[in-house]
Amino acid sequence: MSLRWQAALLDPSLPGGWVVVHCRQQFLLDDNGALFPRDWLKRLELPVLSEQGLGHFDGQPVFLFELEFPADVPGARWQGLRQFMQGDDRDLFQLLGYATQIGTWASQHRFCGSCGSPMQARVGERAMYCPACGVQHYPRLSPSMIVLVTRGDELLLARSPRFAPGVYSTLAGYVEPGESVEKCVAREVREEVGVSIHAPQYVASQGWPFPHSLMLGFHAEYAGGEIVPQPEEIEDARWFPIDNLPALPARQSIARYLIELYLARRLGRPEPVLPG
Ligand SMILES: NC(=O)C1=CN([C@@H]2O[C@H](COP(=O)(O)OP(=O)(O)OC[C@H]3O[C@@H](n4cnc5c(N)ncnc54)[C@H](O)[C@@H]3O)[C@@H](O)[C@H]2O)C=CC1
Ligand SMILES: [Mg+2]
Ligand SMILES: [Zn+2]
Repeated sequence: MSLRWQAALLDPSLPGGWVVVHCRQQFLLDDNGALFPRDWLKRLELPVLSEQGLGHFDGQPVFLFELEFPADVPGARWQGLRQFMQGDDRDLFQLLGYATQIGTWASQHRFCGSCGSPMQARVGERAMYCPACGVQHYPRLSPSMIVLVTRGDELLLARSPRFAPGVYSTLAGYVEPGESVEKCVAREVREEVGVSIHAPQYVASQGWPFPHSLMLGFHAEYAGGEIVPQPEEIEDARWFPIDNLPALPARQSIARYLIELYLARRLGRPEPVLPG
C-alpha cells in the first residue's frame, strides 16, 4: 500500500492544492513532474470536462482536471500512464492510476444513460447522479481474472498480439455476468489455449487502471489437453521450463508477481512483494 498517496473526497470548489491533468490515459508532465499548482493552471483556461478532488499526496490535496482533448501547455508535454508505470515512482503511479479511472468514469458519465439529462457529481460520495430520473453511477470497475497455469516445472505462458515483442504472460480475461471468478478462470483457459485445469487457487488481487480492471490472481494446475491458441486473441502459447523463461511482463504487474511467486516457492527463494 502506498503511504504517500491516499484517496479522499475533496470539494473542488475549495481553492489551492495540486492538480494532475488527464486526457485519454495520458498526463501532463513538466520538469517538476505531473503535479501542477492548481490555481496557476486554472488561469490557463484548459478544456476541462470534469474537475474532481482525488485525495492527498505527501499530505497535500490533489485534484484532477479531465480534459476534452490533450491541449498544449507551454513548457509541458503529455506522457502515457504505462510510461509512468515503468518509472521509479510507484506512489505517483498509484495516484495517476486512480486519477485515470476517476477521470475516465467522470468524462463518460456527463450525461444520463437512461434519460440523456446532464449528470451532477454527488456531494460526500464518489458518484454521478441524474437529478431528472434519479439514476446514480459509481466509478466503473471490471472484475478480471488472471491465472498462472503450471505443470510441475513448466509454466503455461501466452502472447497477445498487443504485447511488446518477445513478451509472454499469464492468461487473463473479464468475468461475465452470472459467472463465478473460478468458472471464469476455467472458461478463459479453455477458450484461450484449449487446456483444462484443476480447481484454481486464489492468490492475490490488484487494481489495474488499463482501463478499469480489478485483477483477481489465481494459480491452477494443468489437468489435460493440448495447447490450441485462440485465433486473433492469442498469437502463441507454450509450456516454458522454469529455467528457460521468455521476456516477462512489467515488474509492477500481478502477472509478473504470480510467475515470480511460483518460482520463489518452487526454488526455495524469498517470496516477492506485490506492488500496489
Ligand atoms: N495486471 C496484469 O498483470 C495484467 C492485466 N491484464 C488486464 O486484464 C484485463 C482482461 O484481459 P484481456 O485478456 O484483455 O481480456 P479478455 O481475454 O476477456 O479479452 C478482451 C476482450 O473482452 C471483451 N470484453 C469483455 N468484457 C469487457 C469489459 N468489461 N471491458 C472491456 N472489454 C471487455 C472485449 O471485446 C475485449 O477486447 C485487461 O484489463 C488487461 O489490461 C491482463 C494481463 C496482465
Ligand atoms: Mg485474455
Ligand atoms: Zn436520467
